[in-house]
Amino acid sequence: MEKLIVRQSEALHGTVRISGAKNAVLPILAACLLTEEPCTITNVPALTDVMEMAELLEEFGAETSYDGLTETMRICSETLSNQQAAEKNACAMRASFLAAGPLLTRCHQAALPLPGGCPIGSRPVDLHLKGFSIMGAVHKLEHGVVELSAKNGLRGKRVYLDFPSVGATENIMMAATLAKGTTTIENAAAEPEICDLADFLRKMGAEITGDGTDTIVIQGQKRLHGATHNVISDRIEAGTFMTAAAITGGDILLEQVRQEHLTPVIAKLTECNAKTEVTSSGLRVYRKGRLRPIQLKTMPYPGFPTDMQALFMSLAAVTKGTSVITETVFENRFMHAAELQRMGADIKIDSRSAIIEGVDSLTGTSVRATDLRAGAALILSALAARGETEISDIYHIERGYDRIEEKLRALGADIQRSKDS
Ligand SMILES: CC(=O)N[C@H]1[C@@H](OP(=O)(O)OP(=O)(O)OC[C@H]2O[C@@H](n3ccc(=O)[nH]c3=O)[C@H](O)[C@@H]2O)O[C@H](CO)[C@@H](O)[C@@H]1O
Ligand SMILES: C=C(OP(=O)(O)O)C(=O)O
Repeated sequence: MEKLIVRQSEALHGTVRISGAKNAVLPILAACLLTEEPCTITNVPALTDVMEMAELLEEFGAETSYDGLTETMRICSETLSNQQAAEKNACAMRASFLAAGPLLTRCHQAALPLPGGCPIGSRPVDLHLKGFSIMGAVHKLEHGVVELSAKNGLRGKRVYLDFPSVGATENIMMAATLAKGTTTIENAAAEPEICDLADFLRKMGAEITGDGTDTIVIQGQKRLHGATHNVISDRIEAGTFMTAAAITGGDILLEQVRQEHLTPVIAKLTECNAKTEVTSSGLRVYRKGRLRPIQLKTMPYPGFPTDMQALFMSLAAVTKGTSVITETVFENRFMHAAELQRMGADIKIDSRSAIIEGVDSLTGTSVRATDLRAGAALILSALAARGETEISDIYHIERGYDRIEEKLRALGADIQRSKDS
């Protein structure tokens, strides 16, 4: 098993190009199942989740090809000979379940294992299923596989989500594009990745309004056609490098970022005493003075993203004073706290809140990436910790960061990959 070896590093300096967003490209790839015509997606990051998603589409009969140099994926779902996913790819990632909506609406049936993804809570799919059932589908769960069918196709309806779930909004929105009539999703998620998916669907001929608000209206079409789309940049990868600049007292220019997607992250970094500046070539993030403690609560967009929570805990761990971080989106997303404690962090978990007393410095040791963002948080802590940190289970990190060591090394970080002896 490969590991990352990270040593305390000088302040990071330089320029980094932010890749396409994992959480945008995965639903967009699933949406390619909605048409028999070819689609071309650009700014596709080379992530294991992306490759698993391509394999999943191939299981259904789609043809895919990826050119790493141009970061372009081509998908043609002309014939979908199979609507049943095997366990391997589906269980590896959460986004596998996003194939359900497209398959159900186009082929009137789908069978998908309950999805995997980051182990950060129970992560049910009841809201996805509630939407499909209101639209006329029936489902049963057998041997861990959700079997869905809608013999006469789906019908547009009003679907109220009890929580603005990102995945449920995406799945129902895709299903609605080929349903008969109008679907209205109420209490919908408003994340930028939902808008990017809606933009792609509109290019395919879908009629969608209201994405980016809590009410999305979709007018079903008889068919969709092929389209070309450039994926938005990854706001969580951007936030990770911004936090890296803050924790090391560095000065980084981020290229290809959408600053408007980073409002909560910029606000909290500013409260921590990091500075951000929009320049003609990108977003500059730097810190000169001491870090200040933070109070933050994760919320659906435009609130502070849960995917940035672990990274801010790393920052708080070395910030003098008391910080409080409250996680409201996932019920079990503090597993990184135990790993940070191994590095000397002073963190107490009280139900959904973490109370962090900043220490003067952390010390390197062997730690485990318990999930994707936990792994990235450990890298940042290791950059600021005395000595050497060995991070295992880095496959989690590879699910969502494209060449993270290469990008960090170019900024001056001391980070290497090693094989376990
Ligand atoms: C591939 C992808 O885009 N992943 C993102 C997506 O995950 P994902 O789409 O899984 O997240 P959701 O917004 O659906 O989940 C939010 C909350 O709703 C709950 N829930 C969700 C669906 C459901 O049917 N029933 C239910 O109870 C979840 O358990 C969780 O507590 O949004 C999350 C919240 O911004 C991010 O952390 C993930 O990075
Ligand atoms: C939780 C995440 O991903 P997933 O939903 O794919 O597990 C994440 O990107 O931080």
